[in-house]
Amino acid sequence: MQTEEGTSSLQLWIPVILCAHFFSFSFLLHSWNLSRQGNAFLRLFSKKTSRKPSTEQLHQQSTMAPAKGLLRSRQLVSLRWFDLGCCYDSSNPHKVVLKGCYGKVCPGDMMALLGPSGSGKTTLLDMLALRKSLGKLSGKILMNEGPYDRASCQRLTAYIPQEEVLPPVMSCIEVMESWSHLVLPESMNKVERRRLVDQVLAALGLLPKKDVLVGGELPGGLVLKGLSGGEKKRLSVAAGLLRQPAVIFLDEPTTGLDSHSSLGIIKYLSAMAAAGHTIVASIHQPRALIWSHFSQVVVLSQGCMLYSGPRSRLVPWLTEGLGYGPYNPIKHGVEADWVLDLVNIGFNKPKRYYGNSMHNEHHVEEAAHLFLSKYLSEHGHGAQDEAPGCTLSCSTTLQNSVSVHGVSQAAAGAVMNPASCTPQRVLALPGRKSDICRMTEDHFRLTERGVSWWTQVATLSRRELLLTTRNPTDVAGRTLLFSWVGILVGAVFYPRGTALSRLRSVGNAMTVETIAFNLLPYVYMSLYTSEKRFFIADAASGLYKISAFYVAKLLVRLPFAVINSLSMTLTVYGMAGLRIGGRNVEWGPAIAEHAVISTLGYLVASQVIQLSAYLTTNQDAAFMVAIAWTAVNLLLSDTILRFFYFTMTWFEKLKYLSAMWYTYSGLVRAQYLHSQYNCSSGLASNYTFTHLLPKLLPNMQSLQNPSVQRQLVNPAGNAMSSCLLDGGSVVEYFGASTLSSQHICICLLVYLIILHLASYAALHASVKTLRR
Ligand SMILES: Nc1ncnc2c1ncn2[C@@H]1O[C@H](COP(=O)(O)OP(=O)(O)OP(=O)(O)O)[C@@H](O)[C@H]1O
Repeated sequence: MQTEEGTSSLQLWIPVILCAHFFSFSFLLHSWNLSRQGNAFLRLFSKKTSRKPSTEQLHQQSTMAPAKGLLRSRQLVSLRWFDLGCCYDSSNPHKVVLKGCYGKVCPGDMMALLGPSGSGKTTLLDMLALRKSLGKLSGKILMNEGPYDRASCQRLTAYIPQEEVLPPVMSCIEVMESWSHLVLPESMNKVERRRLVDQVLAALGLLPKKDVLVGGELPGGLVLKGLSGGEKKRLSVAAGLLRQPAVIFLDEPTTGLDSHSSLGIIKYLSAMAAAGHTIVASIHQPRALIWSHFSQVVVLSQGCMLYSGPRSRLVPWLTEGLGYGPYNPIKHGVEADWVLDLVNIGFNKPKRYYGNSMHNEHHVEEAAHLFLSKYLSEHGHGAQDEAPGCTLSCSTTLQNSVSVHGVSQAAAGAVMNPASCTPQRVLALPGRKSDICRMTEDHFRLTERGVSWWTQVATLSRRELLLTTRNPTDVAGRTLLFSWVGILVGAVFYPRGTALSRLRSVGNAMTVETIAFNLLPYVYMSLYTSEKRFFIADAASGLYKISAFYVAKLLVRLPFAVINSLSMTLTVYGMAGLRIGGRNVEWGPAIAEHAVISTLGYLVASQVIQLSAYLTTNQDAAFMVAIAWTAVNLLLSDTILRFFYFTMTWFEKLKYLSAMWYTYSGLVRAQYLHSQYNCSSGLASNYTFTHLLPKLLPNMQSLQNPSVQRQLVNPAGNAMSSCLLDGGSVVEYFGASTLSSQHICICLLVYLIILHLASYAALHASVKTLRR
């Protein structure tokens, strides 16, 4: 045991601050370059993205024609649905948003879901894609006249949502390559993979923009320049199409796009349909050329199905079959516009312009009834047995409902009409088996099985690294913040006086450090809530396993979290003049103990923020949960409020729940244990420990004696050769745990593991309870 004298001469904080700033500024420069000259910078850092598009690719881009051999569907999939319904019984009266909806779509078909806003298009699309979890659902869906479950849906279909969720700091090509590693077979070589990516990008007119960042608002509020809204939409479609699944669901793929881009997407989808894919898209006011690419149409209004069948028979049915109209192409424009006006009962329709039109719910329901009778008479009696029509209330529809998920084979057989969907047009396509994307059947089998967990982790780690390092408010901003807080705390507690006189101020420095480590992770909240948004979007597409996502995040984020923590803790350690280790401490130098314990404490606090974001549905709620934890932790940490002030003594037992108490105890033990302080020149009057002595020596009445008190104030003057204060008493005074440092570390580690397990479970639950 050695006596602590004077202040720490360890000027460790200078290199720590310099390194933290160098580290932060290099990442800041990185991000600044990206936002300023995105393309050039990306080319500097990525050989892969430096290739210029070939003349052939640019030609493809200009015509937006899909490349030959790219689109051939390897599996032909038809869907048939019976009496689909959706009702929200949370409101009163119950809200029926879809009822009595029938239809079929075959390989080679391109089906448009048409209807006024709120008519139920997205609801129907979500139900067909088995993504709907909200509301009471009823009806049946068959895939290739057999069962249709979530597994086959994920394997054989892709869903491209209306709102794109793309990482703002990645370039087009990086987004596509990242997707390609998640959805294409692992055995596919780099050249093939790249060719496919380029072809899809070219077909959607994005090849010249491939090195441009997606852009948009970063978590934390910074806005990065990047693709336009329409280009983002096209990129989202391109990513969804990369796997070339048998069935593609698109929610308003052309909304927000200029007419050329819309046509480009529709042409591409049309070519996919011609190659055997099944396309279902909800669509708003398509122009004539776009409308002409659809072969099948479902018309919805007020949740009722007014038509489901070939596009060519839509207008004849509405005019000749129901007596609406007449339809005049010169006066009314595209068929789709006229149909939308006809079925929309939300506005005044002058007869001289619209002729006979629908004006109220009764008209809509009557039209739905008439169409359903016709549909059922044409499509077999199996379906008719199930037909409730369009006038039933929510509750009666649901009484006899069959879940759309997990239709049994027997149930399928009962309603099946084998003659209803023969994809002859596609089966007749030449070379179907031999030239599918120039890949082998094995490749397809692999694609449909999905890539391995390790590949998912590797791909997601790469993506996470880009997201983390390119966001200026992330790695760079946060390291600077931690360093500056460290400098501030260090400056406030910068050593003055002897080690003895600073016992209290060093203790305060550690209290402030512990509290700062519990508050600083709040700056990560926006990151966690935004990453959850991305994750939910990907999870809805079944892109990867939750565990792969979690492990990738952990692998990438952990080193940066440790750097943040060290940049602060070592700065405080050096500037506040904490003890230099290497003496008879419990294990390792004191500085190592301090760094490990404070970092563990910080990781626990960060994990609580992450857990709060995963547990809750929005950022405000996440803040509330996290703040509640911090407040309780602080209260039980015996730092700001000392337990000996409490009247309810049992309260002290709760300190074992406080991660902050373990951290603070660990720091105090590392600082004071196994050290002695020279008090021969007196126990400092301003930070006196004389009140400790009666406690330490309870039987010594003489300690109350005034001369003894004097002696304590100036022991050397009373001819005592030496006066030593044991660090153990100081540890006791600060109320630190009696657990050893190793045990404190184990407690914090267990705490951290429990929080990780809870975060993983919360993420899992958020996917399971995905409300759509
Ligand atoms: N969770 C919900 N609770 C109650 N009603 C809902 C819920 N979700 C959707 N709706 C209602 O369901 C109806 C159909 O919505 P849906 O999104 O399917 O319409 P849409 O035809 O796709 O509309 P748009 O073209 O505007 O996207 C709307 O009236 C909507 O308000």
